Amino acid sequence: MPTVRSFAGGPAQGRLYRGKLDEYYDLNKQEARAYGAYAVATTLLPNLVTALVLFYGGQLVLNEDGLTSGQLVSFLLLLGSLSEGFSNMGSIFSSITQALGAADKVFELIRRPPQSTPLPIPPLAPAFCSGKVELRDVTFRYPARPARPVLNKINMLAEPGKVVALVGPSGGGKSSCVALLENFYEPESGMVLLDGRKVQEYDPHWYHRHVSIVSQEPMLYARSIRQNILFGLEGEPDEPSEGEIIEAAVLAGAHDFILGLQSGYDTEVGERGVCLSGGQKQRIAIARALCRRPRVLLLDEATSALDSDSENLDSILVVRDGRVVEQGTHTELLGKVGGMYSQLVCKQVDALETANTICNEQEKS
Ligand SMILES: Nc1ncnc2c1ncn2[C@@H]1O[C@H](COP(=O)(O)OP(=O)(O)OP(=O)(O)O)[C@@H](O)[C@H]1O
Repeated sequence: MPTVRSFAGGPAQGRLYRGKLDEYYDLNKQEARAYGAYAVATTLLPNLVTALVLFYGGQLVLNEDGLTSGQLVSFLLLLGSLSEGFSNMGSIFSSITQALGAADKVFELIRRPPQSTPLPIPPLAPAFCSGKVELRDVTFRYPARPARPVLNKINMLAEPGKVVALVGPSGGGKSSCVALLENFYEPESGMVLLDGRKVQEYDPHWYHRHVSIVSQEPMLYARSIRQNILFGLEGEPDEPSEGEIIEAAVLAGAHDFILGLQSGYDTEVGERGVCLSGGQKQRIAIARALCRRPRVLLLDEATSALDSDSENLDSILVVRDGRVVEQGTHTELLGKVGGMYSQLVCKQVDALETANTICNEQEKS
């Protein structure tokens, strides 16, 4: 609704909706006609048969042509039971046909062969995870768009305890790297590794307890803030305590605003978190990820802003058109005159300086 209103899309959307309604109306009319014909046939035919039997049988009785009135009545009663039996068989047959149609779809889904590599038996679930993450010569294309490679022989290494950032223009392939690390897809060639083993070999439950993500558009569910932070851990043997939930919220910078809400951690966030601001949703998503005490934390950030924290990153990879075009620390990359990273930073500094100049001029005037 807000999008339709903001872009004055009411009339156009109305026309689209009207078109769909007309289609639906036409289909309903067809169905009504077919049903009418069926109803006429099923009510008219038995009555017609009864009338014919009465007429012909009555003649036989009146002419004393070997049929007594008792026999005619018995025949009519039996005919009634028989036609009821046939009509029941008809409705059972149509139910069976409907059920078979629906079952076809269900079995189609059940029998769909999985596209992912089968898990080894037993799947990996080591007692310790150091958190070394690596993409090795990874080439990848999305199944929905097989013609276009999204990642092209990409390499990335994040040692335990280190912070590695992927930066670069929109559509370069950063989120796709994250999706591969989450094991949502498998690479076409190359390997995605955690502690030197392919991520496909790990038990999925174990894996996602050690690798957490905060996605670009965090998804919250229509339940309380506490339940959203705990998501998936309720009833688990290591379900976090109230203290641990609060600790995660404090680390995510969410605790103060949560306490400011009327019901604190019990506040309902609404469908998809509509009762919260974008920033608040993101902080709750960060608390949800931290609550698991992951060894690897993936933060997929939509904004392109490089802030002062960039200086503190251990390694920065500039990703463009599915390739790593530059790699190094903030200082090293800034030193590459004409390099993509230094251009990105310069653009941002220019924008900031222009904004500062405008502000200063406004203050003076
Ligand atoms: N589910 C998908 N199916 C098909 N193509 C996709 C899908 N998701 C992303 N793409 C395509 O893959 C390419 C890389 O997208 P990706 O989201 O990895 O870029 P990004 O660098 O994270 O961009 P941004 O900085 O805007 O988040 C884009 O061209 C995009 O259109």
